[in-house]
Amino acid sequence: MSTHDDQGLSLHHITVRFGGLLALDDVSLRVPPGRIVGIIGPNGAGKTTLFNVICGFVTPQSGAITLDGRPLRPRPHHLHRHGIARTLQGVGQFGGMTVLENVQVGLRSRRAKPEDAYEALERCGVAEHAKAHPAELPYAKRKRVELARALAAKPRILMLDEPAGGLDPDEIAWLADLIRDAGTTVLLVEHHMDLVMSVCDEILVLDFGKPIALGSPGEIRTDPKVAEAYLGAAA
Ligand SMILES: Nc1ncnc2c1ncn2[C@@H]1O[C@H](COP(=O)(O)OP(=O)(O)OP(=O)(O)O)[C@@H](O)[C@H]1O
Repeated sequence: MSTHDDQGLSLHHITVRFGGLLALDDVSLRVPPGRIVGIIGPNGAGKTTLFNVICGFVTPQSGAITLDGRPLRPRPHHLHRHGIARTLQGVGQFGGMTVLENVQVGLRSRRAKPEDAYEALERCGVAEHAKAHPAELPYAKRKRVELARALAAKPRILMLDEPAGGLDPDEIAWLADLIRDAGTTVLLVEHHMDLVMSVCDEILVLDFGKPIALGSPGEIRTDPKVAEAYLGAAA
């Protein structure tokens, strides 16, 4: 029986090794419905690997994932069945399709209707480009199309992988509003600290695969272990 406490996505003691490299070392995280949770850490800390575990691209050596208390054995092509959508680093769109068609690809969720694709483009401010091909658009617009593709499926969990990469401050401010108003659970991997600190309810900090801190933006900002991890990475 599931209880209020196990609603949402939970990672339990996830460990991933690539040969001799410990990419994730006993990582646990609870993501309750509606929360915006950031995952940060220096380069190589294991952030993308954690996303890949949730999406089923990487199988952990040990640990488990649960969704609303039930075991989740994720497979990349079945994520929509669980209401999970992910944007990719960069833009990753199909060149042979229009912007609208690219967004329709994200609509396999049972909860989504065909008109949701256009609505998601409108929400992301790129509906006027519906008939264009992604390659004709500037980078920032293509990133908006990528967000629309994920949002169109009306996911209950939206996973954003470095959405601010390559964007200017105005675009990042727009992105921050979109994330805050997403009305869904958000998992955010991002290097742009101001964005993470301004939108997240809770932040998990990884360093060399180990969880070194978990807390509110205020707690993370003043945590000496976090400062040390970033200073070490900069040295
Ligand atoms: N498929 C793989 N095979 C071998 N090693 C891998 C593989 N994927 C990731 N790694 C290694 O695992 C560690 C964690 O990598 P990961 O990409 O998850 O870090 P990250 O925190 O996302 O880094 P970045 O901020 O640079 O994107 C790194 O040392 C990386 O080289």
